[in-house]
Amino acid sequence: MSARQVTRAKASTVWCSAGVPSRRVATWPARGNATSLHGRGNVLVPGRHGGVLVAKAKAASAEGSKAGLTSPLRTGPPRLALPSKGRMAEDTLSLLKSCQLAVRKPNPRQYVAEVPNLPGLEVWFQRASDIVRRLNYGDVDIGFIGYDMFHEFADGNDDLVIVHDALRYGGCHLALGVPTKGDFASVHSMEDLKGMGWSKENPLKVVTGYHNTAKAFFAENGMADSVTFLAADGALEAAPYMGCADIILDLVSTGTTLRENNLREIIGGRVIESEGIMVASKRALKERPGLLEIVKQILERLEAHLTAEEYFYVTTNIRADSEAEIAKAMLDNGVGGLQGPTVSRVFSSGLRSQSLFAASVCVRKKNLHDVIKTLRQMGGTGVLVSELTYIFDEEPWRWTELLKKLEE
Ligand SMILES: Nc1ncnc2c1ncn2[C@@H]1O[C@H](COP(=O)(O)OP(=O)(O)OP(=O)(O)O)[C@@H](O)[C@H]1O
Ligand SMILES: O=P(O)(O)OC[C@H]1O[C@H](OP(=O)(O)OP(=O)(O)O)[C@H](O)[C@@H]1O
Ligand SMILES: [Mg+2]
Repeated sequence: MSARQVTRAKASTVWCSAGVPSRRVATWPARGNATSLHGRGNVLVPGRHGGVLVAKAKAASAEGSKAGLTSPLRTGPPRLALPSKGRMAEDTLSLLKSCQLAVRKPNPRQYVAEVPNLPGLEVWFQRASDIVRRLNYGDVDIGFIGYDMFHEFADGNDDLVIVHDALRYGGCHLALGVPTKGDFASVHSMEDLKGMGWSKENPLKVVTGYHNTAKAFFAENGMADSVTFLAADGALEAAPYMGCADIILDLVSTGTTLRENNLREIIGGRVIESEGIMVASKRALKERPGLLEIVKQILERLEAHLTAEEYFYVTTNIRADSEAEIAKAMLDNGVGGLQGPTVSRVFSSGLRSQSLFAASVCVRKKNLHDVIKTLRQMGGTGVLVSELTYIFDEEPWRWTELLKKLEE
């Protein structure tokens, strides 16, 4: 058995085998949704192959959504929430560090911290799903989360605005995972899945931590009344072969966990694309003293760093009669950089009929080799390639967009 095979469910999920009597087994879900057992937040549903899943139901709504809008604005300093653990935690901290916004945490078990370069800002570490809750409740003003969490828990909260939608980490997608064997062996698309004849009386059982997203997706696919959603917090890939669910809806990045558990994606079964995003409360941005300026600083640094990551700075020496001749040749060959090449005289010794110039230009990383080829064809020698740390634009377009959204 390989490392990615799911061998255990998380502590908050209890898997019961078929037929285990339980007095809490009261209701078969009458509708397409997971049914909560009163006061416990548990769901319990017979699986396709007779298994029974009892799981702690996740809050499946934009919980607390707009709560922050109806209550008075929290007093005190601006607050930023960051993921406290897991893959997003480390990547968020390393992104901030690359932007000269290193977080200082007095000790690893403490959940409050600070960013010395952003005085006055409180940093709170929270679980990814709780960051959205804290934003919804107005307990924090800004947060870094995966788009998947925003889509699931904040959809419908008009107060939240995505300040940056592409932080280039935490890349994954939410997709259906369907067994490669048994009844589903020939299911390769949503059409095949629908064609299996699911109905209100015989619903497709989907286990997921993304109930709102799942509900909307199946409704769009005309399956609103022929699907039942089951809840679980982790190791979802185990459910179909345990007999607790027919298929899963979960995050995929490399696809290894699906594969190792004999599941596959199907055509039309990709629900959303996700990556790290920065979210803020519009109301706090408008009303909390100092917050807008802090967000501008964070955004400027993020943009400067993320833009710089896409480029190399390339310098080459070229002989020509004038700067203008080189600039024209470069522009004619599509090597224009951000605003056009910089060409300057090199004061070298030696007598030559033509002068030596240094031409510098920012080049998209993916175009580097084509540009080097072009520069060589133009007579370029000694091509130097450097990494860039920041590219500060006049004013990031995302900042202008944010200001517009605040006026809406
Ligand atoms: N396999 C993955 N690849 C890339 N990003 C992922 C993956 N799984 C989750 N993510 C991103 O990380 C975020 C946090 O995931 P999750 O809540 O599962 O935490 P975790 O880091 O896995 O820790 P844990 O599940 O133990 O709480 C998700 O909302 C998603 O944006
Ligand atoms: O496509 P892959 O690269 O295999 O990644 C997908 C897996 O990653 C996440 O699980 P995670 O590792 O967060 O474990 P969890 O279920 O305990 O949250 C997700 O829930 C999948 O199970
Ligand atoms: Mg996880």
